Amino acid sequence: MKVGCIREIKAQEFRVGLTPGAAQEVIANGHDVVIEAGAGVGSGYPDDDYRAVGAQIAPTAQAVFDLAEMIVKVKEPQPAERAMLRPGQVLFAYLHLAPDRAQTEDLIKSGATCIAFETVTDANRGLPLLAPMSEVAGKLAPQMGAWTLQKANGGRGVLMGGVPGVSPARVAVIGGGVVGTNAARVAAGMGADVVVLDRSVARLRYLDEVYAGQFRTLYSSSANLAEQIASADMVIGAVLIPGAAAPKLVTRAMLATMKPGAAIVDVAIDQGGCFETSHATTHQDPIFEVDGILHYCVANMPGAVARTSTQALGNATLPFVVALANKGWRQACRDDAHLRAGLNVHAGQITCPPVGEALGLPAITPEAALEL
Ligand SMILES: NC(=O)C1=CN([C@@H]2O[C@H](COP(=O)(O)OP(=O)(O)OC[C@H]3O[C@@H](n4cnc5c(N)ncnc54)[C@H](O)[C@@H]3O)[C@@H](O)[C@H]2O)C=CC1
Ligand SMILES: CC(=O)C(=O)O
Ligand SMILES: [Mg+2]
Repeated sequence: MKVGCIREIKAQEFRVGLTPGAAQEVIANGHDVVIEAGAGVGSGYPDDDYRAVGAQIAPTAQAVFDLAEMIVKVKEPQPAERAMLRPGQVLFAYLHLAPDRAQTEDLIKSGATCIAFETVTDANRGLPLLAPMSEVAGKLAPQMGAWTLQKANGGRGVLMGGVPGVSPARVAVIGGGVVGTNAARVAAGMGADVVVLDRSVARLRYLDEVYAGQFRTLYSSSANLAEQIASADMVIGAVLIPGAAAPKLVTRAMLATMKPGAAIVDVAIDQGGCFETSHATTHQDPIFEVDGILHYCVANMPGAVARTSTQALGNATLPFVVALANKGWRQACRDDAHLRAGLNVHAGQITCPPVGEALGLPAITPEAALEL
């Protein structure tokens, strides 16, 4: 198979879908790899590193789309990229379709087979292609929140760890999964007073067993949530219902109960965000204010640490890229129910029921897609 990888064009996105090491393994499996010129530069991989392992360098994204049977990239395809997809082509990337009707409609129209990293599953009920970026975004969240809290950025002017004689910042993390756990660990490490809220008692039990003494856990009832929001200097949004739009847990009215200048870091923004007042921002212009509360809502946080993120994402995606190249998407998805869960759009149909439900559009199951 000819596997292609293009340069990311989303604002300030420096990750790349295939490292030279990944390209080398794909080639070793008997395939051809074509990389857009400059695709790896933002992550520290010049074109020569790809040439050295036998990959072809193409001058433009269009050339890669024309040559490749499968496109591997990082972020959801932008409108110009969607226009280059063709029927029968495979796209393997983050898609986050539930909050993104325009992209979903374009992918339906394209006739391509679109497999989303974020809905691929594993045997432990985890999301193995989301987890590495959730680890990165979780670790970044308190860092970005601490910056947002600084007075010059409009924040409350509170230092995460406090100083002797002055209380530390209070941080509430909503959702104790991969993002939330990493965020809580880092915020606690910075000296903040941290509480993690989740709907899963089993998850809270696990967190309590492992992290007792570092941060507290609290069941995410409406009453507990309201109380924590009102007393927090920083609130980190880290909930997920796989494939679906994030539930809006914090309404605009609740902002009025918060401390003026408090910071919200809505990591769940790529699924639409869990604060009613959130909208996606970019690394170039990351924060905005609503009713005196600062919002940081960057939808591609890991792009800020592109080299770490590219390597971490590549480690997780490579076995799936090789399986898709070796077997073709249909057989690879037949053989592996976890990869099959990644099928989001095929041959003009939504193939991930939570996406259809979120957008009010018809959807078929991934199993049915295999028969089309
Ligand atoms: N902005 C960015 O750059 C990035 C965003 N993300 C996003 O962060 C979000 C979280 O991802 P992960 O931590 O990997 O997911 P996860 O599945 O590991 O954790 C989500 C947690 O939310 C909990 N939850 C669900 N409903 C809840 C509610 N009503 N109240 C409290 N907790 C609730 C679940 O029980 C689960 O523990 C996702 O939307 C993901 O796409 C991930 C990486 C980068
Ligand atoms: C998961 C995601 O949206 C990202 O890594 O950008
Ligand atoms: Mg996005």
